[in-house]
Amino acid sequence: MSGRSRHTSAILGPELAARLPEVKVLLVGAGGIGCEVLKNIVLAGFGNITLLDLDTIDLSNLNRQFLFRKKDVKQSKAMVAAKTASAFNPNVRIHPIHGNIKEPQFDISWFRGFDLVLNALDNLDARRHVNKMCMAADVPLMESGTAGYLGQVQPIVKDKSECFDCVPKPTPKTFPVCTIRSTPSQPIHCIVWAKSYLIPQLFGEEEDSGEELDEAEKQGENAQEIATLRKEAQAFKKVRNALQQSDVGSDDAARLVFSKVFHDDINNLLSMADMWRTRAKPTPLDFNGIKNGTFCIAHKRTGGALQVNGGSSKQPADGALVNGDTAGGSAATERMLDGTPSASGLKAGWGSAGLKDQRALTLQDNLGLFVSSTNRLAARIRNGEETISFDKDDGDTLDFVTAAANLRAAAYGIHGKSRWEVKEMAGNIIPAIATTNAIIAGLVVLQALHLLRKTYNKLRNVHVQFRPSLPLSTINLSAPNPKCGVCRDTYAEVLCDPSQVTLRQVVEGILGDGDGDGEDGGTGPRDVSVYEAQRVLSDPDWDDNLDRDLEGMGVTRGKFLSIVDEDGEYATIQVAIGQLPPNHPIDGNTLMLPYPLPRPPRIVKPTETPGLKRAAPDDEEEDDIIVDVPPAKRMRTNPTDTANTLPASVTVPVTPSKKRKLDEDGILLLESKDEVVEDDDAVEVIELD
Ligand SMILES: Nc1ncnc2c1ncn2[C@@H]1O[C@H](COP(=O)(O)OP(=O)(O)OP(=O)(O)O)[C@@H](O)[C@H]1O
Ligand SMILES: [Zn+2]
Repeated sequence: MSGRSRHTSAILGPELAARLPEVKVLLVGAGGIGCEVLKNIVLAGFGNITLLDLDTIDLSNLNRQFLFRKKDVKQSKAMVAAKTASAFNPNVRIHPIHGNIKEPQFDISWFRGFDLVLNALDNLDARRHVNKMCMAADVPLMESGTAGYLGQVQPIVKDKSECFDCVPKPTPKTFPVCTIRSTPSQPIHCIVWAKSYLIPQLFGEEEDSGEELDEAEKQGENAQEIATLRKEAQAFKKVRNALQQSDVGSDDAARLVFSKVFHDDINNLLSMADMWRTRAKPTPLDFNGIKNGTFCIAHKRTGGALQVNGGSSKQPADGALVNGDTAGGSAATERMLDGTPSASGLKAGWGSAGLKDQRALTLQDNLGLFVSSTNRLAARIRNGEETISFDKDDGDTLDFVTAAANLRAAAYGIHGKSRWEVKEMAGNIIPAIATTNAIIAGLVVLQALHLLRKTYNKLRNVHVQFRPSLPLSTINLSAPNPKCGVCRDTYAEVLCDPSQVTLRQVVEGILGDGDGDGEDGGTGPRDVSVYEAQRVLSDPDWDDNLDRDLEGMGVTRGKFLSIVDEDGEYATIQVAIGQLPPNHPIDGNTLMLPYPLPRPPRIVKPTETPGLKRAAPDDEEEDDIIVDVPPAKRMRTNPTDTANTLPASVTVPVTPSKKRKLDEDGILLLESKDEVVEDDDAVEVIELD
């Protein structure tokens, strides 16, 4: 035995130590936790590691993702991490993959090729995907996450423990749509508006909302509201065009955007007198006035006139601090809203390049930043970037959101935020702590060793907590939740050519034609509904799609068909679509069914609300609970509508994909607290008005 493995062998025991070089492990994510886990498993002697990450290295990763150096910035995380860590132990093979774990080629057959999967991800969507794939492929999964000083490791073994989806995840903060669109009262409302509304409108996917509005009009929606939406859509089209055509070096397009959103739109809102009966009116902003320092905001809320720009001679009487920490009455010096550094500004690092992100920005600063970032984003679009969405690590979008949010805040008499604070709030960032990642990564490997030894009774959910007297807590694994829509389903895989196989062939093939008692498996024909993710493809009263081919309906490799028993007698069958083997004869069968056919367990008929069927599996739309603020569940507008849309009742003039984007960003905009939200017991509606 080499000196290198002598200690590990003594600790692990010769049998496990001898197995480790052959264990096939998949590590998903090469970020904060991933780098630590990779180092641990390489040094422990895991010999066959596949490392997958979709991202490239960012400068901001270097403080904790220690396998990367400055020269590696912009390179693939998986590739660089594999290269660096390979040098730690010559006996390991690391196969890096630069890709998204949700890509179709990483299908069930691919997952089955691993003995163990380790998640080191940062978002709920990917975590839920890997969880489902591991349940389908019956591969043990070690789930982990950190948030600042907190962290957790969750071993997941099919049928033996809860899966990641057995316990519903907390849903995000939601803001009523009117708060975001018309009546913000906190900086976060302005940040959400800039990030989730303004950026998509200006730089997101261009959509023709005309048809949608025509349709809404036909359906008898409020004509005045539709006219307003139409006007708004046209106005945005105009500024988008201007952005696409603006000359290099000209500020005209930025000025147009500014006039629309900070002047005209606010004037429009002011014309709705009812809205301002009980709340302070916003003030339309004046581009030139801010630029030359003569602009003044009169705040109804505070009664005083607020000199927002134009020197320190006129101190505001009260109220709004355009930027800075507080708007407290005693902080008079902080209300220097012109270009002069205030006392707190100096404290916050004015003039110090290192802390420039943390300094308070004046209205003039924000205007400058707004113009320059709008110009930079417009130039990117002109240079061929199709769409731009907010990314906290994309400086142009961060500048834009900072400036736009602060300008809006100023118009509404709300104090602004520094670029640093906006990054934290808009990116839902909880600062990563390298030590927490390291502790969690160590625990991941310790738990993984129990899994490999199959000493399941030793597996524990472990939490790192902020309690010096008890920094680690362990909890025994719980049994799977019998109602879990992921791990309690029965999984099967069909190999097929989706362009040649119909939905009927798959469904009837999987159910089989026996009575379910034979050794061929199956349950025999029965009434079922079929879903792909959120979409209903057929039900007992609607068979239009049954004779369509799978490809035509977008059901291709890597997707699942959920076959749900109408009578609730059997568990749901999840049929994974795989590809025919490479050596499959050209004239061979285009559909290969599993043998024996799946036989889902009989279940006690659930006592559900009459008329409401089992919800379609909801596997797409959420984000991380630990690290990110998770996006909201989709609202139910019409129980039969499973299309990927938000309800027509949301008055934001956003078309489906933009609405989806709002979903993904973790915020569901509700018009009122009475809005019905799917799975509403899990949704906390925070009323801000
Ligand atoms: N669907 C996915 N497929 C593959 N890798 C993913 C997927 N989703 C997230 N990841 C990767 O998981 C890793 C998570 O690491 P971490 O939480 O440290 O995030 P980060 O992006 O590196 O850092 P931060 O978000 O703090 O700037 C990232 O490297 C990210 O690229
Ligand atoms: Zn489960």
